[in-house]
Amino acid sequence: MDKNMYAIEVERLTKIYGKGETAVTAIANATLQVKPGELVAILGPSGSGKTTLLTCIGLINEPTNGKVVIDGTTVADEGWNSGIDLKRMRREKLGFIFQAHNLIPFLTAQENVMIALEINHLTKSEAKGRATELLVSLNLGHRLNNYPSALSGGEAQRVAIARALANKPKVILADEPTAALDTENGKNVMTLLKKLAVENHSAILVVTHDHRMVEGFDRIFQVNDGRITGEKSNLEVWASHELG
Ligand SMILES: Nc1ncnc2c1ncn2[C@@H]1O[C@H](COP(=O)(O)OP(=O)(O)OP(=O)(O)O)[C@@H](O)[C@H]1O
Repeated sequence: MDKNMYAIEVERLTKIYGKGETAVTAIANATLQVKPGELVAILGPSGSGKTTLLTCIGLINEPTNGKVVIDGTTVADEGWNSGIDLKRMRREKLGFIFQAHNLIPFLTAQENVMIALEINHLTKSEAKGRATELLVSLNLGHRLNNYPSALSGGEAQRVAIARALANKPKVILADEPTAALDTENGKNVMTLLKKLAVENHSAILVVTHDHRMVEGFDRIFQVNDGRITGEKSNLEVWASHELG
């Protein structure tokens, strides 16, 4: 099998917080793969380990056991791979979308996107051009100079998405990107993520317990009690939620 066939490969990943009697196994033996261009959900109840899984894949939480491969590079194999520059991998390969309030409050919408580009060595004027182009494509051309406090929830979330995508990452990780939004704005965010997966050929992994959004995903992994208990179609998830 071509080792670059997947953008994300997770093999028997386990994360245990703490030691001894107080140890908590947040993720146990999780295996999943995401291909470029796929929009995939991790669905599960509160405390089931979704965020832990996402942050281990996002190189911000060291797995206790198991393997994580990003875009063909093994970043963790029984702990971090010591030969890898994790910071650089994060910056160059990954885009994170957290809740909208992760925007920097004293920077405008445009500056919030520019900063991600400048960190990756674009000049100020290159960064300004690309940030403007991205924000205009997200229907935020009229909000370039607004600070986060003057944006609606949906607008701020789109700025956070623009920032996450600025460097065209191979892998995009999103933690509850629609939870704080009304259904219409949530659906807009899903449409946008789908478009990006297809156009940028990015692999997008979204942690959610928002059943309203299931129809937008290509695949859904169900997590319960730290274990991936199955892969479901969006119809199955919708039916089990709506029909009990
Ligand atoms: N830093 C930590 N130290 C110790 N235990 C933790 C830590 N982070 C998470 N946990 C525990 O690990 C388990 C999984 O937590 P996690 O946040 O990954 O779940 P989640 O499914 O994302 O939950 P939620 O939907 O509520 O955000 C929980 O029992 C939690 O209490």
